[in-house]
Amino acid sequence: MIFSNVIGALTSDSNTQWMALLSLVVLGVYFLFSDRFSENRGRQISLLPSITRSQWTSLILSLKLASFGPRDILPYFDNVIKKYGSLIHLKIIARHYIIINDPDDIKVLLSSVQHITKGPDYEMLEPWLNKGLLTSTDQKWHSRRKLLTNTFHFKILETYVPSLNKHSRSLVKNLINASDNGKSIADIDSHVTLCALDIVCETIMGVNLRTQEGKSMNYVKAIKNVSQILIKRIFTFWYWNEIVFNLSSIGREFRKSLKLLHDFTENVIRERRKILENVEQKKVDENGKKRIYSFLDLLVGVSKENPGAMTDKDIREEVDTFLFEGHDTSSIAITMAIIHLGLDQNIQNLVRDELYEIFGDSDRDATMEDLKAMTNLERVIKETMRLYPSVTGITRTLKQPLHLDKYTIPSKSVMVVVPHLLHRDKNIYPNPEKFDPDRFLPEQCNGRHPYAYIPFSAGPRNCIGQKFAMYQMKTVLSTILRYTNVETLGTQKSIVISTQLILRADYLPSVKITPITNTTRHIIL
Ligand code: HEM
Repeated sequence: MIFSNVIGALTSDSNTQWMALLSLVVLGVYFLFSDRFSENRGRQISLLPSITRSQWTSLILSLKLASFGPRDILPYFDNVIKKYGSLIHLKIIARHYIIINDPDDIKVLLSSVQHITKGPDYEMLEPWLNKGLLTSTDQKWHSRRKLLTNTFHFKILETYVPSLNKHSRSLVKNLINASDNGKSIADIDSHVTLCALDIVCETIMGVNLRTQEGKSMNYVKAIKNVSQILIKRIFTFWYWNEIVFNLSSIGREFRKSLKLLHDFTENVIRERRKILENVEQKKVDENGKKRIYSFLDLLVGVSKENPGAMTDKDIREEVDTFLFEGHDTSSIAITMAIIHLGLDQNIQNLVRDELYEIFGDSDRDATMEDLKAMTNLERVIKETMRLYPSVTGITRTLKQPLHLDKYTIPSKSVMVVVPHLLHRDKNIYPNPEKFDPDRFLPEQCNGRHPYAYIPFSAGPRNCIGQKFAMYQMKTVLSTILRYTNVETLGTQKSIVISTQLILRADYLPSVKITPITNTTRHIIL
């Protein structure tokens, strides 16, 4: 079965067949002899619990993973962890991967300031994101992180709140229109994605692209395409080879979508430059204090003052990175929260009661203070991200050995943390499949390991946009619940997820959106 899938994949694209076979031979030779070059490393690896003890089992696993579709990956590793425990080694061709699922081990890795280099899978993102904040390492990462951290300062986030409200209202209006005559909505995720894209474009990029009005659909499609192809490439070892990948049909498809993505970002940068050309960028604010710039304004400002320090390519890599990370991750979380709110009317009512306490009958926009006061909603969001962490896997390549409690992992190994598996560990979260926001009541969080919940990762390479994301998710969800009742026409079990770089929903039950009486008129654009 595995072999026939592999042969099928190879022969489906005749142009690349011979390149793939050649590459397989080269990889095979490397695979057989690679470990003999470093005995010490080999010895340390041999002490680890492993599912690929022999070259043969490693080859079988490499072929098996290559035959996987995006839906097979998480269940497979879920079984592996359940069967073999919280640290497991596997070798794919010549790479040694170590999956860790114990919060103590995860803490050692993620809190380290040394182990900040991402795994080899991130190299495959480089044709798209180049060496932006997500993919870069060492000095470049340090200086970029320092430069960009301030652009998520709470003073900047506060200026985004009107825009969060505006686009959330547009989403509600679109959902109500889509539910005209009691119709249910089968593609709630598409609506949410466009809203999240509008938000990130207008806030951190300063450009209103009006994707919710039907523009830029090609960008959204291209992102999905590229993420699907990238996950296929990551798990299919012969596509690791640049030449084989570039010659393959998925490689060609990838380049086509990539062009679209880069054209889109270049347009965003051009639009913002145009706006900034006519405005003087003041260095101090009205109180005479050093002004904090928003994301794209800062990058454009630095490039104007010192073109050598920030080239057009540098700007584009960050804009590509933040556009992708900034909308796709939060839209899956918002979507899953809507689905679960619609599955449990009691939880939904608890959140709505809280919103009523905050807003009463008022139609006013949410303020930063309001958003902070939405603690019931925050628990719903946290529980959603426990069950459906948008980033399913976090990897690091070790440049030095990593000393865990029981084992020393040799350098060059690739460490893998899978929040999706960690968050479903029944020893940490009893009855893990149950959606229960009370798990995040303060008394229930007390005593839980701080690295047992890592939807935004943790340590120096944690998510730079997590506060932004929380405000964004709260504004969107609270606006939906203030004006509509949500009913999910299905069950939690019917949800089908897959991993395609980030978590995606392959199947979602439909959602029925009913305006709450007399409030439709309030949805004002
Ligand atoms: C629910 C929403 C979000 C989730 C769950 C999330 C999750 C994560 C995770 C797990 C990482 C670490 C990835 C890794 O180590 O491979 C990360 C990094 C990152 N995120 Fe987010 N993210 C979200 C929203 C955002 C937003 C809104 C932005 C920007 C506006 C953003 C920008 C970034 C960037 C640039 C990085 C790389 C940071 C670095 O390496 O220094 N994310 N995010």
